[in-house]
Amino acid sequence: MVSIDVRGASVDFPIFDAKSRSLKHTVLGVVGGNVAANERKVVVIEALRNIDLHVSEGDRLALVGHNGAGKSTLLRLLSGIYEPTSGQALVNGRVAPVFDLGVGMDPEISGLENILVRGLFLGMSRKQMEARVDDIAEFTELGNFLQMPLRTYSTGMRVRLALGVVTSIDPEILLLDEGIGAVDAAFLERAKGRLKDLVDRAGLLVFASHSNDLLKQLCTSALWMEHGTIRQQGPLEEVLDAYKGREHAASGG
Ligand SMILES: Nc1ncnc2c1ncn2[C@@H]1O[C@H](COP(=O)(O)OP(=O)(O)OP(=O)(O)O)[C@@H](O)[C@H]1O
Repeated sequence: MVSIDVRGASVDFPIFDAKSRSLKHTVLGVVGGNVAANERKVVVIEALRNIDLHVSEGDRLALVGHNGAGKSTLLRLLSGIYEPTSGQALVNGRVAPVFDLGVGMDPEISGLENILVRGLFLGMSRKQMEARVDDIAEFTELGNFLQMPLRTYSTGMRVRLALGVVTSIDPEILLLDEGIGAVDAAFLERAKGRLKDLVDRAGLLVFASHSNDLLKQLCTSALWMEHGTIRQQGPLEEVLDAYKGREHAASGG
């Protein structure tokens, strides 16, 4: 059974070149984490504070919240990129982190070779990727360009390639950051079916996004984050409504 268990986890980023003296005059901004000084008087950004979270097999959890609320930091904590400053994050299962579509791509090798490399990076075996390469190639519609080095591709062409690979994997735990929503609308429409199949195959999904449309298509529950803490957790619609109401009030609308 795949699962995620986060207990009292905090993540601080020490900022060694910030002046702690001037902090006395700092107030909590609307966006961002909390800025404080630790016991050694080093200024830190408290990106996550005392997070308790349990996610079980079958859960499709949306992460929502203002800019700098801590969504990406939480995803990076779950993927093992960040260690908690205190508390713990126990992750049981093979994690596929899909944060930046371009990560793990090599500009000097061909599109086809990149399909293989990116698949390995996401936890697939060479054999599995070789079996999928034709399907991915067809989806990208890149034709002969797949033989060309990646550096010759336009941004949109790179996104096609990356989305083709990402949607072909079999993840146990799928961690998605919103970048995936930031692609050309017509192609995203084509990719949505594949994205939905990918999420169906995954044992567990955590998806950080500002796009309610995408969240509604892929998630069933939600976690609303605010300044590094959990503001509300529950069924997707309920949390999105509460979050929307709050944003509306904050903008004076
Ligand atoms: N590498 C880093 N070094 C220092 N501070 C960081 C770093 N990464 C994130 N932060 C800070 O941690 C806080 C949480 O950032 P995070 O990227 O997790 O927010 P987010 O909810 O994903 O925001 P957004 O919706 O804008 O992407 C912010 O205050 C940010 O300034």
